[in-house]
Amino acid sequence: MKPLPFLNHDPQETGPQYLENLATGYWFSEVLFTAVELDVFSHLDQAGKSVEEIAKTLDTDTRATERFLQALCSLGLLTRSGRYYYNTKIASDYLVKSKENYQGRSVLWRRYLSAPWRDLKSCLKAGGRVFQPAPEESEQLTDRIRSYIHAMDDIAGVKTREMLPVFSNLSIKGNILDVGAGSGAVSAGFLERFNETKATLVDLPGVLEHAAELLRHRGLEDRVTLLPANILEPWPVHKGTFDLIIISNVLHAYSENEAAHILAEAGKCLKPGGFLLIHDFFMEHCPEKASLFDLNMLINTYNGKVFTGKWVRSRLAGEGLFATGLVPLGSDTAIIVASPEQEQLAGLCLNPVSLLAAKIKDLGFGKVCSISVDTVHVPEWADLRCRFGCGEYGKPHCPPNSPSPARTREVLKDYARALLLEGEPPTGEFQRNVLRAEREAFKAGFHKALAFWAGPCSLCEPCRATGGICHNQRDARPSMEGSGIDVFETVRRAGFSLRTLSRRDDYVKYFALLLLE
Ligand SMILES: C[S@@+](CC[C@H](N)C(=O)[O-])C[C@H]1O[C@@H](n2cnc3c(N)ncnc32)[C@H](O)[C@@H]1O
Repeated sequence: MKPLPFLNHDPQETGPQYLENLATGYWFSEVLFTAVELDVFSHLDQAGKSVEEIAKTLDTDTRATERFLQALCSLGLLTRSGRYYYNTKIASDYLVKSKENYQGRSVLWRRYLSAPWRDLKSCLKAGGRVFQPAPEESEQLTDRIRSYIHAMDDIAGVKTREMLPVFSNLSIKGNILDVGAGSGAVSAGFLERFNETKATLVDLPGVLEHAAELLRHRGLEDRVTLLPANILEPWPVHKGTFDLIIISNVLHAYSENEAAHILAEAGKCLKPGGFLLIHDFFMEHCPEKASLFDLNMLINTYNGKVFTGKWVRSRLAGEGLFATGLVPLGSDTAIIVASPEQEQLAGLCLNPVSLLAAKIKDLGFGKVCSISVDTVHVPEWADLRCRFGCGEYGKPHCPPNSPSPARTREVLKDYARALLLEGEPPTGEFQRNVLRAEREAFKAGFHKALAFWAGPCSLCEPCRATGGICHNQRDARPSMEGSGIDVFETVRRAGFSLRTLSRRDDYVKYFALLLLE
């Protein structure tokens, strides 16, 4: 997932404008919250409306409303044609109440959680949550739980559609255990996909009432058992009897010890060939969002935190389970799937390129992006910049000893997919990391893996080549630019940014291309 434009803290691009954008980030949220609260988008779904019609429907001031609609247009949620305003696709798909993927309740839940953020400084001093919800009448409490569960339902429905393809080669049968099931939307997705399954949903009693209502609505009530229980205590279910255990967006509410207890109980409840599916925020995936979500837990829970995938995997190993690496979803969360039997994991449908990209990012690259090889631009002029303008010309892995533009173009025809890796100096360290990435790719089964890095080879300092012959042929690689690739144009096409340097202290970025398959 690409970072949001206003989260661009690329040192080549930013300055005080970045700080201004961070400082006004809440403007974006407030416009969205208000539009969802007023239900602007449902009113506009059937037909476009003029500002006068909208203001009349919303019972708002016409001139103020016009300014508000203008802001919604600038955020890409509305569009205007003449006098009329219309929903854009994203608003129509996700912010109209009658639509299957409606996200408005989760948007408003985010607003509910925003007030305690003002306590962040106090939380830092206290080392944890300071917000104490006002005492509630039982009706208010029921309404709040209902809003929470409906918000979880909005999110989980979308996330489940991202998770299910991982299981698409399997025919799961038998018993599902959904731990901290919330609305039951994740189980519902699996029940609908795998006909020969039944699910036990474990959650707190007040929550399960609402889950029951939603599951009835989906026609799944006969395949579901609701089990009120506290998952921090021993689980009141038979050990070794579940084919699939789901722990979705639950671990982040707890401390290490509590999360370890939950994972240990799950391990005991799995059948020998069963699967444990963990879905959550993880620090390695979308780190900006994960670390802010972690603060959200500091502020809004007693001891919740976002874990690293590494920690979760090490706990699973401690329970005798084999686990996949972190499998990033297309959005801000990721999954880990575990099983007592390693062979079972081979049946999962994991996208090998995104798994590899996650692993390579862990080696220390700033960004790793999967690209189509068509994105790589090889013009005629690029290697002339090496011939005329670089003191390293003639080194063993620089022009004319590196692939010519024509050869590079031919080689690229053998590939369809590559990874673009962004890093920084020192050059030798970057290049060694690129080699590690190439080795990871080879180990992951990409037998054609071949890297082009940045700059003249700096592996051996000083270079040990004699008579123009390199004695480290095993590790030395050509650079992108030395092989005729226009690095600037290629990385721009891939959605990255790269500027020419104008001052000695400008921030330097390096890019490498790792051809995969
Ligand atoms: C963020 S929601 C996630 C719900 C659902 N798994 C999903 O992905 O949409 C966390 C759920 O865990 C439940 N939960 C948290 N702590 C629990 C506990 N100690 N015992 C039982 N349920 C718990 C909450 O009530 C809530 O429904």
